Amino acid sequence: MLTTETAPPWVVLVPLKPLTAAKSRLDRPDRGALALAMALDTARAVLDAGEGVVGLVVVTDDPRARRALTELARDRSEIPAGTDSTGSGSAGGVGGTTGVGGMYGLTRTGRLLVAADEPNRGLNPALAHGAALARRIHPGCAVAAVSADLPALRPAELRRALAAAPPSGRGVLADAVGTGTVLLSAAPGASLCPSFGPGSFEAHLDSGAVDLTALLADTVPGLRRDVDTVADLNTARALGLGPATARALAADPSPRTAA
Ligand SMILES: Nc1nc2c(ncn2[C@@H]2O[C@H](COP(=O)(O)OP(=O)(O)OP(=O)(O)O)[C@@H](O)[C@H]2O)c(=O)[nH]1
Ligand SMILES: C=C(OP(=O)(O)O)C(=O)O
Repeated sequence: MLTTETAPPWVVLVPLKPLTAAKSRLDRPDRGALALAMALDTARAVLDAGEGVVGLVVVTDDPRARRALTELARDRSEIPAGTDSTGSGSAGGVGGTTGVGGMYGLTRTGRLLVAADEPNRGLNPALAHGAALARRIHPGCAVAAVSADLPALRPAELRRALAAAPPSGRGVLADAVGTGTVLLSAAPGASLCPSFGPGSFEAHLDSGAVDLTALLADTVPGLRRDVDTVADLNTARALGLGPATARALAADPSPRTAA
């Protein structure tokens, strides 16, 4: 169990491609809408994971995703007084699109920070940027990167995984297939060193991350079920989808092939 007495404060990092490019392996015409819905459900689960999670940093250049995530955070009352900085105001050190300390492209709504994709050189640099922002805003925090395609993630699963992460260095959790990474953690003071991409689980092990997979095994099925294909989506549906993805599928339920 993640407790504030023993656990470090966590900031969870979620990278998200522009929606027009996202989920290219998901053979459905509504893949962009589903990519957004899955990102919203992932974000919701992170924000619901409890007070041990002091921040959620989504790194994305997609304006629609930025708006929808901000709306989600607002709907959930993620707005302690003075911390909604979607405009030009300051937010506990970070504000609007011209943040304090030279940080640009930031939108903060309570615990949610949406950051522009810098340096715009792909997933791993985006995550390194998110980790640097997290450490700047929450000095001494632990960070954990998860993918934006976890529509069946439950808050309790994330809490369990964070509680299992090593207190120093890095930890890695394999996806359901066993070759990809669904969570990479870095304890306070440890660098995230993300190597996401094909074969990332082994790459993270090779670079010294501790394997959390056996420890967590089948206790975190939603966390391990990232959705790339229609088959993955059906598996996630069987586990139980978050509300945004369930709504998106209800709007267009048939797994049709893109025209
Ligand atoms: N910010 C950011 N996120 C990225 C980038 N590339 C991938 N991601 C995100 O990283 C996670 C895993 O990405 P991928 O598997 O490469 O892409 P995907 O859109 O999920 O699926 P495919 O298009 O089928 O590869 C998803 O949450 C993506 O949105 C990038 O260049 N910048
Ligand atoms: C990027 C990764 O996952 P996927 O391609 O399955 O989204 C990964 O596991 O490192």
